[in-house]
Amino acid sequence: MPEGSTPALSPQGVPYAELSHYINADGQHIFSRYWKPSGSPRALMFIVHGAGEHCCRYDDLAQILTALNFLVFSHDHVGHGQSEGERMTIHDFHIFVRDNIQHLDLMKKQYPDLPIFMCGHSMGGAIAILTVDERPDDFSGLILISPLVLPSPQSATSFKVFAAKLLNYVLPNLSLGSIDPSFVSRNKKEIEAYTTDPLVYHGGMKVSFGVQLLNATSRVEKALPLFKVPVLLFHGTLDKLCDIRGSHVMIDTIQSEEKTLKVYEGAFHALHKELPEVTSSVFQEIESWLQQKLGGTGSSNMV
Ligand SMILES: O=C1CC[C@@H](CCC(=O)N2CCC(COc3ccc(F)cc3Cl)CC2)N1
Repeated sequence: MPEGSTPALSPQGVPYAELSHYINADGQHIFSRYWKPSGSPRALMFIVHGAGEHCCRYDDLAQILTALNFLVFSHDHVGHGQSEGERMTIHDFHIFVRDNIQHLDLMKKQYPDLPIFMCGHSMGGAIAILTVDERPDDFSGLILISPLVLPSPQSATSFKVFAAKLLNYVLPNLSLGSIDPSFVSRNKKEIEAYTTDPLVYHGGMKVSFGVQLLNATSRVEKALPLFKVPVLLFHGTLDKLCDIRGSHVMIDTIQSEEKTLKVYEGAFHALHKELPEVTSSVFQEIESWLQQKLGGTGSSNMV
């Protein structure tokens, strides 16, 4: 180490020299993750996580995709997980999109000939929609698991929305309350995993963060009428964190020729971490949709 400089450490105290990462436009270390198939990859999948969580929560989905010979990549958004930045704090939602595009360009340079898909969950769905909106020609398809398109009246109550807009000028760091783990899933094991995960932020959502989420939903609504990329959408009817109405608005508004919405009766928010029958169905739907997009079975024994 050069004299006098201390190594950059992750929020958990790990030197970034030991972690895969990239440096974003603000000079912050962004923890990145890669799941590589055994054979040579036939496509890339960019996973985009939601508010307060982190990309290592997508290990199960990534395993399914590497078995299809996808190279899966993701990162922890600034202020999340093992990336730098004050926890769940952002002064402009576009920073998440900007960092996404930087990672996308890094991967395009390394794998210039592979088709690229994106999969976003919740707030990550809004980031994914806005990323594809900026780079429509870079993506062969978009998968959205209960995306944030419209604020949910249960979690973004009209009081919270009103308070967020008003208080943002006087008390931006005031807490709007934290995400209720029982809203995330009906699967008790998954609720436990979420609640005990040290890389998940369990603190309250700041007013200023809530305002950025509202900005995101209005940017998403403006982007939908011009959206042309194939979309596979999933939403649970009892989702209290992101209103299913947002997915109905999306599927009715986008111009994509190929667009599918799968509704799961009674399911909560994180469909990829829901009751086994829901999550296995979601993974099967994703697999067959991707196989159909890429043509052929693509399993590792194909020559
Ligand atoms: O597996 C997992 C674990 C975590 C979860 C993802 C969580 C996520 O990303 N959410 C859910 C909460 C939602 C709150 O929305 C608002 C709140 C106040 C406000 F003023 C305006 C809005 Cl819009 C934003 C999107 N999935």
